[in-house]
Amino acid sequence: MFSDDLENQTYKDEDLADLEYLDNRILLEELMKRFNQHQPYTYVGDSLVAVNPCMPLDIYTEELHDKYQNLHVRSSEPAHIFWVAAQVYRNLLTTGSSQCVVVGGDSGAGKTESTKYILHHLVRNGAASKATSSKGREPLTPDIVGKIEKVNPLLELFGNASTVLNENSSRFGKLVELEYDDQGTLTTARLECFVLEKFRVTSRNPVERNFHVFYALFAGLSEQRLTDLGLDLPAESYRILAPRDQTEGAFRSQEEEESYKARCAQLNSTLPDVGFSQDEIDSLFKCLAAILLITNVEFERWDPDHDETLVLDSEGELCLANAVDVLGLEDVDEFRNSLLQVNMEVKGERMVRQKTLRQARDGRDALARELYSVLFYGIIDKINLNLRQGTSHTSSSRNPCIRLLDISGFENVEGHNGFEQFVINSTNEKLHQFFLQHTFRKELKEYEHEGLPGVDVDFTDNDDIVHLIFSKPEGLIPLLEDEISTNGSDRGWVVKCGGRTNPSDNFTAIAAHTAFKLTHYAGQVEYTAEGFVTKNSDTLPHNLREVVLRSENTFITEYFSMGSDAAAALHRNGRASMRKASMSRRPGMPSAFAGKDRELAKRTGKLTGRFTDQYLKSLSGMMTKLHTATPVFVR
Ligand SMILES: Nc1ncnc2c1ncn2[C@@H]1O[C@H](COP(=O)(O)OP(=O)(O)OP(=O)(O)O)[C@@H](O)[C@H]1O
Repeated sequence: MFSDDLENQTYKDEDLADLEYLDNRILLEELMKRFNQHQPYTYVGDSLVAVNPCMPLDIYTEELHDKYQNLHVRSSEPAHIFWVAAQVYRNLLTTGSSQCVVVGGDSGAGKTESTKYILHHLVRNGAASKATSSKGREPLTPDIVGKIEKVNPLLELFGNASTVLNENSSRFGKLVELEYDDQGTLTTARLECFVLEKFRVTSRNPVERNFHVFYALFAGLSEQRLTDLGLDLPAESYRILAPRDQTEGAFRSQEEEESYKARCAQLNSTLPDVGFSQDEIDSLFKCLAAILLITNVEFERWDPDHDETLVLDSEGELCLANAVDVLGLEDVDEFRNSLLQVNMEVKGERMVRQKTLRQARDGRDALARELYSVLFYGIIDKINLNLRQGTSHTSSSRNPCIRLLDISGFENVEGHNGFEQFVINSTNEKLHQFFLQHTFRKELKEYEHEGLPGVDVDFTDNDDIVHLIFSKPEGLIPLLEDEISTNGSDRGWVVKCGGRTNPSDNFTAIAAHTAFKLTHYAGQVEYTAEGFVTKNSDTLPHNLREVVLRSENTFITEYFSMGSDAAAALHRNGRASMRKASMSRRPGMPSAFAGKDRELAKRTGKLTGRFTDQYLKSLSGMMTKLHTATPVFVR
């Protein structure tokens, strides 16, 4: 099975770059051989290739952490992810400049697991350094290490879901920033999260699941607690948790239910440890309940034969009443009206129009998505505040740091690639370009520098596809923004993409312009264009926002008023000003103050209502951070 090419070649130092000749086939054969020997790691030059071992391995012990931390000659031990972590930490100390580890690969490749091992090593080193630090050093918050380690399970509950490719797939991007002093002591940590796949809350590939936390709620909370939250029905009766086969329950097995029960218990014990007050914990559960209740509201015609006017069906009325209760609102009628009606101003006159069935459903689902996004980014913000507490860190302090990046992996799900996959895969293209620039181009430059121009380093760059997706004004994303601003359609956008003045072989319109193919670095993907325009311009109807703003729920008073885009940007910039503004609004005083918050968010450019706007900003912020650090790649 293994080729002669490889058998006739030898490599030392656990580094495939030592081979005289290396191509994809040889690489794959060697990785397979090592996988069968339970050796998931292989060096290729400065990068580490990590193959998912698909089984627990006993190679992550505390002793091995120490061994690799003290290892100075890489080749004297088997290739390991701990070497990468140890090396990055050493580089930070010796150079005094920021480092980053970029973990890339397809969905299910093991990126999140790799990131966890690296993080554990880095946090451990930072704490160990403290133990040996001399007197008078800046003190490390005693529990910062414990806090960081506790954050991951929390993030996975809210940001991960079971997909066809991975039972625990990250549906968001995550950048962890660890800041150290010049002695190598960890002084603070920060989390940034990007591009949460919020559409999963209300629609998903039928064989996939919603975010883990919803299942954990039903598996782990007592019946009484669920009733208090207005959740009287079994999990599978809530629309957003219903399995494809309606005869099945929400849990696939007893074992799965038990595992969710354990995760719920962990959630309950972790939240106070990472800084959540009891009021915030209650508010968080209430928001989750509200999402389940609101999305269970269904509409019907008042008189199917003669009247288009919509009303709520009887179960919908019950859910609405419970949602009003958990959100701490007072007026059921007002909430119902905001679901059924649109308030408009025509020539200075206020008018009320009945929504169509589609508009009513869209508004309801937009509200659920907005609530979930706000909750998610609010949680990250609270975690960051808590990580910073007691440290001397300020937003302007700039010690060198180590950044760890773990984003959703490349996806190609046959027959189900839509807007979400397009966003994930486009981000992966950018990261792949960054990887190529740093490895191959850097190598070519080094050859040139050494007076060896024209050395043959054969690689295929992905500049064309990156250009095709992002370039202004004719890239796929700018054209999509154009299409939205002219109230266009999914099909209209595909037609425009096909007619770009710079046609590209990487793009092919198919199925009468209702779908298209893109040739990515990782292979060709067929996308359905349905929903690209609506998902990108997903906005919450104003009157629904206004009604929900009357809630006294902590998460809503603190984050909802500024919108999920602003909440998402909150932990990246301008927290102080945003926070001040949102605190100036007393609960129960929504309109004027909400408007003020909104204005503030607008002025700071954070509230756009257009997904790609926020996406491009966060992507550019992420790339800037990567470019200002020395990268190491785990693939
Ligand atoms: N080093 C490892 N040891 C044991 N199991 C692993 C390891 N790496 C990955 N796995 C297994 O593979 C699963 C998928 O890994 P992981 O969630 O890290 O993938 P991912 O690349 O982050 O995927 P996605 O992009 O979908 O989030 C894990 O839940 C775990 O069961």
